[in-house]
Amino acid sequence: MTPVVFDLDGTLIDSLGGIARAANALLAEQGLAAVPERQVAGYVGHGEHIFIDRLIADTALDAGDRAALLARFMTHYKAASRNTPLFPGVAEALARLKARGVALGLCTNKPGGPLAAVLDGLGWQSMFGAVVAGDTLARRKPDPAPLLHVFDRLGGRGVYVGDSPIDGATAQAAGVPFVLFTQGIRTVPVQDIAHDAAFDDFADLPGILDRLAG
Ligand SMILES: O=C(O)COP(=O)(O)O
Ligand SMILES: [Mg+2]
Repeated sequence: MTPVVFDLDGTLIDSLGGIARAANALLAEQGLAAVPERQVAGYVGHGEHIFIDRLIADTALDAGDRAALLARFMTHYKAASRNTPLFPGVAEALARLKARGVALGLCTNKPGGPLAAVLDGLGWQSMFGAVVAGDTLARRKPDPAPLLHVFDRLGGRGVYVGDSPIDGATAQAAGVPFVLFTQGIRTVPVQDIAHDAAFDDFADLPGILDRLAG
């Protein structure tokens, strides 16, 4: 069975609302107005450093306080991560794949702190055979190193499932097929993201993986 590795934010978990709440809690603390969720979507994907830089660039947050602002944001982010909902059908799809003996992995740019809060909240401490967070290795997506590391730990290359152009570029750099979930934190059109297959309902994923495995 070919291993399957998943992205997390916008792929398995519907986390944009919680991430936006964390950003807006930071802004409120600084006496600043909230930013809309669709704007926050444009900050997500490259990890917490790019996130805070984009938030500072778009608001009156003081760039001179960057380190302290990032630390505060991470505190809000971790708190907001504890009750993150799954997208519909995710639990069933993962259970079906597991029942077939498919090795499952996770490769996300989400930092380890909020990631642990999400996994604990979902009772997913042993759902994946290998997990790499954004700050686990020296390099992060779209560098292929984290994804290749997860496949190595799972014992073989397989398919990457994600929601963003970063995920597509990572799969391409790693030389593995990419399956795009179209209902995630996507800010560019589906046709602008190179993919081998796309789906909008997790019930369809096991069949797609069967077809890709040929
Ligand atoms: O936290 C981020 O910036 C993105 O996380 P993801 O890689 O799970 O989509
Ligand atoms: Mg994602």
